[in-house]
Amino acid sequence: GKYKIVMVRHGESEWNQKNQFCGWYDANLSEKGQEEALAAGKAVKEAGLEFDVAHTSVLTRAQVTLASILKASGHKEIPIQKTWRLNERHYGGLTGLNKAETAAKYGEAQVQIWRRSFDTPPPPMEPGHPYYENIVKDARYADGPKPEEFPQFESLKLTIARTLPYWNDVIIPQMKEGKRILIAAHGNSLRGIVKHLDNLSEDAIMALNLPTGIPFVYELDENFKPVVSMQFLGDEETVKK
Ligand SMILES: O=C1c2ccccc2C(=O)c2c1cc(NS(=O)(=O)c1ccccc1O)c(O)c2O
Repeated sequence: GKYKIVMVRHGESEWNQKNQFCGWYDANLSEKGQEEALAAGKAVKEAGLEFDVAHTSVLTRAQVTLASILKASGHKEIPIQKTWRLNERHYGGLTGLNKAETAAKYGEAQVQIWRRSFDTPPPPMEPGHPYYENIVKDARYADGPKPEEFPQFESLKLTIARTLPYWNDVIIPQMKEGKRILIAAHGNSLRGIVKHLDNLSEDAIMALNLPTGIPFVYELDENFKPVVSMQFLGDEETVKK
């Protein structure tokens, strides 16, 4: 296709490992997550992929995954654009809770409703929440969102709605300029881009769990419609191209 773009979900974080909702909390990569990032870099190098610019979230786990890939694939100094719009979904008041605590606090039935719904948000993260100050006061949000728009929770629908403007207003124009792009982001922000590109239903995108640390390629035609969708590196056909 006319355009090729590579995307990758960051490696496992220390909170994923403990089955805790992470969202906008800035957890680090676990040991396994760091290994996944290295493997992703090797796969990019073996596939001979080169980039002119990279995009990532304002969260360390995505930024470290990106840095690891760029280093392993021999990219010296390419511009890295960081944006809150590529952040993970904000899990509101559930941030920091693990599976047992969530079920204990809200009941299994509510958990199943949340798991299955596209636009039912979790409870808000309110002042007094253990991570409220840590997240809301963080200087990394100086460039947005505006204080009056700062989310206290996000449904998957809301997450996708704030990611897509970045795709349309920043990524697409750079592809039109011929820029070769790598995006290192999170499960739910990448779901927004994939849902948009492949015109997936709400149920289909909720059923899609992108694997951590395995880069995938989209090839798009002149109208940015996929001619190759979600080709994971390591598949022989990708390596052959
Ligand atoms: O409770 C939620 C949930 C609540 C609010 C918004 C979104 C979700 C959500 O997307 C979700 C949930 C639980 C589980 N599985 S779980 O119940 O085993 C679980 C609960 C808590 C922490 C981690 C776990 O693995 C999932 O796989 C999900 O995708």
